[in-house]
Amino acid sequence: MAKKKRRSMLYIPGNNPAMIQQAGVYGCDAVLLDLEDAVALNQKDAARILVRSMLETVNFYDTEVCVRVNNMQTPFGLADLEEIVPMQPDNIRFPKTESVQDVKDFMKEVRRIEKEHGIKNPKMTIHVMIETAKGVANVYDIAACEPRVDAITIGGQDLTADMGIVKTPDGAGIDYARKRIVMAGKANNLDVLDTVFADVNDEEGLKEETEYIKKLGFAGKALINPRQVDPVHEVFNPSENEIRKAYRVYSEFYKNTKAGIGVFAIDGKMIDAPVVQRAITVLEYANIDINRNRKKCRLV
Ligand SMILES: CC(=O)SCCNC(=O)CCNC(=O)[C@H](O)C(C)(C)COP(=O)(O)OP(=O)(O)OC[C@H]1O[C@@H](n2cnc3c(N)ncnc32)[C@H](O)[C@@H]1OP(=O)(O)O
Ligand SMILES: O=C([O-])CC(=O)C(=O)O
Ligand SMILES: [Mg+2]
Repeated sequence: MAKKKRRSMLYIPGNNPAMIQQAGVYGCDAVLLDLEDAVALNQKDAARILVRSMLETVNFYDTEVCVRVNNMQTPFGLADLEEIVPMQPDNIRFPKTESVQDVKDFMKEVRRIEKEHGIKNPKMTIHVMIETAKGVANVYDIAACEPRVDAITIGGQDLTADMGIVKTPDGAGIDYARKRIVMAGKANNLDVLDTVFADVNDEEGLKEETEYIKKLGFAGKALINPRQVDPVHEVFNPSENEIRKAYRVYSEFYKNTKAGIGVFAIDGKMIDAPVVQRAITVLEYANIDINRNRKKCRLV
C-alpha cells in the first residue's frame, strides 16, 4: 500500500464540536485535534472529554486523525493520555519534546495505558514536536530513540517564543532549526512536517512558505484554517510538466537498464540512479503506481 500523504494537517481546537464533526470533509490529509495551545486552561477537561467522544462517534472517512495532547510536565498531559490512548487515534502529537528522556517517559505511560486496556498490537504512532532550543539541540537523538515515532515536526510559534525572537515572514529565526530537524528526521526515515502559517488571509505568503519548506525536504505542513488546504496541496502536488518529465526519466531508465546502461543523458542532462529515485518520488506523489516496474529495474 502507498505511504499515507501528510501534505496538510489541519488543527482543530479540541473544544469545538462543530468544527470536529466536519473534520472528514475539509479535504486535508490529516486533522490535528488539539488539546494543547488552542484550548484555554479552563476548557482543558471539557475538551479532553469532547475529543474522546468525537473519536468514538465521528466518521473521519480516510482523513488521518492525530490528537495533540499536553506536555507531561503540565497538570493535563497524563490525564490526556488516560483518556485518548484507549481510543487509539492514528497518532498522538507530543508537544515541546526536549530530550530522549521526555520521549521515554511519555512512551512509558502510553504503553502502560495500552496494556491496562488490553491493546496488544497498537498501530497508533507518535509525532514528536520540536519547539524549544533544547529540543533542536537534541533532535537527532530524539528522532532515533523510539520506533513508534513516525513523524517529527517543528513548532515555529513556540520555538521563536523560547528563543526570545520575533517570528518574521522570511522565517530567518527558525531556518537553522528547520534544516536541522529535516536532517534528523530523514536520517531516521521519519516524515518531517512544518509549522503553521499564522495569517489565514495571506494565501500568496502561505504558498511561498510552502514552496520553500518543500524544497528543504518537509513532507507537509500544519494548518490552522480549512482555507489553507488547497493552496498547500497545490504546492505539494507535482505539476503536469513535472509528472511528464519524471515519467520520461523513469521509462528511459527502465529501457537503458535492460540494455546494461546505468548512466545516460536526456536533453543533455545526466540521468543516473539518484535522478531516477527523485523521479520515482514525483510519480509516487502523483499516485502513479510504478512498483511493478521498479521491481524489474531493481532500483531499490
Ligand atoms: C501555535 C499553535 O499551537 S497553532 C495550533 C492551535 N491553533 C488552532 O487550532 C487554531 C485553529 N484555527 C482557528 O481557530 C481559526 O481558523 C482562526 C482563529 C485562526 C481564524 O478564525 P476566523 O477568521 O474566524 O476563520 P474563518 O473566517 O476563515 O472561518 C471560516 C469557517 O471555517 C471554520 N474554521 C476556521 N478554522 C477552522 C479549523 N481550524 N478547523 C475547522 N474549521 C475551521 C470556521 O468555524 C468558519 O465556519 P462557518 O463558516 O461554518 O462559521
Ligand atoms: O506549528 C505548529 O504545529 C503549531 C505550534 O505548536 C507552534 O508553532 O508552536
Ligand atoms: Mg507549539
